[in-house]
Amino acid sequence: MLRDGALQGKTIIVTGGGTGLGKSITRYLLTLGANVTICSRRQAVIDETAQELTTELAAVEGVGRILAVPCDVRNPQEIENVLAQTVETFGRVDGLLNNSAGNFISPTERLSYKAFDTIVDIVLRGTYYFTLAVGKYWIENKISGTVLNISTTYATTGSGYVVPSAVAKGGALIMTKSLAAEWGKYGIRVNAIAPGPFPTKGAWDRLFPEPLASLMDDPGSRIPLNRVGDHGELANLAAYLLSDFSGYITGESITIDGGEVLMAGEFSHLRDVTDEQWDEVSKSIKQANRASKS
Ligand SMILES: CCCCCCCCC/C=C/C(=O)SCCNC(=O)CCNC(=O)[C@H](O)C(C)(C)COP(=O)(O)OP(=O)(O)OC[C@H]1O[C@@H](n2cnc3c(N)ncnc32)[C@H](O)[C@@H]1OP(=O)(O)O
Ligand SMILES: NC(=O)C1=CN([C@@H]2O[C@H](COP(=O)(O)OP(=O)(O)OC[C@H]3O[C@@H](n4cnc5c(N)ncnc54)[C@H](OP(=O)(O)O)[C@@H]3O)[C@@H](O)[C@H]2O)C=CC1
Repeated sequence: MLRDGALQGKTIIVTGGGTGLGKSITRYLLTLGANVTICSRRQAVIDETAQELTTELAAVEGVGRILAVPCDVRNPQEIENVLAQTVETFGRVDGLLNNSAGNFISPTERLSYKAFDTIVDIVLRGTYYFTLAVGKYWIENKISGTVLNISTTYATTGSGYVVPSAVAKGGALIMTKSLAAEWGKYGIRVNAIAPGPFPTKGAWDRLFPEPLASLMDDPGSRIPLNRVGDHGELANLAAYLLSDFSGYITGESITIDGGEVLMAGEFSHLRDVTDEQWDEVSKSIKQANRASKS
């Protein structure tokens, strides 16, 4: 979507950049010329992704460089190390994409205290730790940086069976708005993206496993646009929000879900009613109208 070189000279840290959506966004940021540091717990995974993307994009003119640094986002020292290594390698940091997450589907009453903590710690604590580290660095160095948090649509609606994730994503969303208000004076922008379903192994293994997958409808079938999301569509939006082209947008969460959340509308689920059935419905209502007038 953005023109070639749109992110030239920018350095962006992508948490969870070794897999899934983080990897797809990283690919696009590199293509647009940004240098990218990817980090997550599994060193072998981020190293392999860095190698793969370097080889895949070698022929792209103006492509950025990629650095892989292991990090558990629950650990402030490891976060500080990612920041230090990024500055040492690329000279500065301009953007932070908080994309790392943990999640699994479960009735809440089946969760141990530790299970609940694990999700909240990765998603909420990880997001505010990383944002705090990078925000302090930006304020100290007078850099107008940009934070982008990967949220979910249920951060605002809530959702059963993923309650720790909903609690944590909800907290991260209110941090997005709160910090946008507070750090605007430093030129720092803070935004979020709320994606609907975008197939990834990490999400599907934990949210759509068997036998649930056989019991549930295809995730695309309950979406007005009748399909799940494409990674490129999300990458476009992320690159825009991390770029200077979105310079006047802050504190915003942008939904990209093919209209899925709108299905909460009282009658939105009636899309399978046929024309013939609507004729019958219309006749029936008109008959009732006439009866009420007589
Ligand atoms: C419709 C289509 C989609 C559509 C999708 C639409 C929107 C989705 C929105 C959001 C999507 C996402 O976030 S998708 C992101 C998915 N990706 C990930 O989750 C990647 C990272 N995940 C992980 O590493 C693991 O899954 C996770 C458990 C979170 C963390 O691993 P750890 O090694 O740190 O933790 P563990 O020691 O294994 O587990 C910690 C505790 O959690 C418990 N635990 C682990 N799994 C459990 C389970 N299934 N049920 C109960 N409890 C469980 C363990 O027993 C432990 O508790 P004790 O027994 O008490 O010790
Ligand atoms: N796929 C979808 O439909 C949707 C996804 N999302 C969000 O998109 C983002 C990406 O998810 P997706 O790509 O689907 O799933 P993935 O499982 O592929 O991505 C999650 C990433 O987080 C990393 N991670 C997990 N725990 C930690 C930790 N403690 N420290 C550092 N990194 C960690 C994982 O790497 P490692 O294991 O190496 O640490 C992994 O790379 C998440 O924020 C998710 O909530 C939101 C809505 C819908």
